[in-house]
Amino acid sequence: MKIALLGYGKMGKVIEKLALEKGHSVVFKSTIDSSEGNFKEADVAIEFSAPEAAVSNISKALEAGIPVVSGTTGWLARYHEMVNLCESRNGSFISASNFSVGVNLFFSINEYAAKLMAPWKEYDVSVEEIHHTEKKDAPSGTAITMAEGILKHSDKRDWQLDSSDEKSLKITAKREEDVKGTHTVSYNSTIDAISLEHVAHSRDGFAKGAILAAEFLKDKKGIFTMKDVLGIED
Ligand SMILES: NC(=O)C1=CN([C@@H]2O[C@H](COP(=O)(O)OP(=O)(O)OC[C@H]3O[C@@H](n4cnc5c(N)ncnc54)[C@H](OP(=O)(O)O)[C@@H]3O)[C@@H](O)[C@H]2O)C=CC1
Ligand SMILES: O=C(O)C1=N[C@H](C(=O)O)C[C@H](O)C1
Repeated sequence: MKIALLGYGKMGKVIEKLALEKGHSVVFKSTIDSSEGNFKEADVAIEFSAPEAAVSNISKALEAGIPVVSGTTGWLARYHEMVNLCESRNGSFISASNFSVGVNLFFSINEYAAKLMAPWKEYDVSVEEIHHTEKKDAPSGTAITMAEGILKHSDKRDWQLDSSDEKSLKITAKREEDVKGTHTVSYNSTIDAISLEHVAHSRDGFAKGAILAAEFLKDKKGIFTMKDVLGIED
């Protein structure tokens, strides 16, 4: 598989290493103000850049007829624009807040727990995420996906960052040196507490999942999710 890397920072570099180990090649890579290689030659584009760059990167690939796997977070208010563009071009697109297998299993565990806890009103639910200090967006895309999973089964009205409003699901975002990504959902009562946590030890899980998604998407048309890639039922 010939890969274009749109964004060649921390994630782009890990994806390149693991993709080459798997026998794929990288035919194009771009950063803020540089690019090298031949974009049109790519079978698939893997996009990990920045909130302000995602729409332009994804559009460029869809307009060139290249399937796109996008992991960038913090731009999803414009997700539907990219879905419309993909459909109008009969293209292929997967966006996910987190590509690791473990987190995608954790998303299902999170929803199951939320459903189980729903009748037990003495427990108050909250979400915490911790990431490295270079992260641009808060809360993390993964924390938002977790919050959306909880809201399907909860009386809470919405999620809010650092909210003290009881009607909102509180997300706390912490920034600490070199943390790859830790997500915790907590159910607290006056009597006890239940916590579910996913800890990423490295970026390899995100990169491996993005490569799996690219292999899945390469010869398909349409809009898919990581659940489609991993065969996880809703
Ligand atoms: N879905 C998932 O599983 C995961 C998602 N992410 C998300 O992926 C994104 C990238 O993460 P990460 O690799 O750690 O970030 P980095 O900052 O390390 O790398 C970002 C890359 O994008 C480029 N870039 C930044 N701004 C622009 C711009 N305006 N136009 C074009 N290119 C730009 C940077 O260029 P330059 O090198 O010149 O600075 C760099 O090459 C983030 O949104 C992060 O939240 C991260 C991990 C997992
Ligand atoms: O910026 C990161 O590093 C990460 N971003 C993603 C997110 O916002 O959820 C995924 C992962 O947690 C790492």
